[in-house]
Amino acid sequence: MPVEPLSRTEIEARLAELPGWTLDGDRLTRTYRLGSHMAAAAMVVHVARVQDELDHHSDLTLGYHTVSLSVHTHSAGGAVTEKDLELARRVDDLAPAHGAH
Ligand SMILES: C[C@H](O)[C@H](O)[C@H]1CNC2=NC(N)=NC(=O)C2=N1
Repeated sequence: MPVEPLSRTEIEARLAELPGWTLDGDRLTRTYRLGSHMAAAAMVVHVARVQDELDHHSDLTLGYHTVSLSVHTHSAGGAVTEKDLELARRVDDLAPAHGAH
């Protein structure tokens, strides 16, 4: 399925539904904070599973009580697409179960 780059205006409008996510250059980014290192590591594994399910893989970083994502679409020349917004929404959906905010 070809994915088209979204305009900056479209991305900013859609980000209203994804509080905490920001457009940083041509990537969607968010850092979640968690209560412990192992809670953060478990969330990384969960996100990795969703990335495989969607066949869409962001940069995913385990920090000190943090999980950070940086999302764009390689096959659209590195632009932000619908697939990035879908991944962001799926990660937001699973975050509360990990105590992430
Ligand atoms: C063959 C496979 O569908 C592609 O390589 C997928 C995998 N995951 C991907 N992830 C991201 N972020 N961008 C892509 O263009 C992409 N392409």
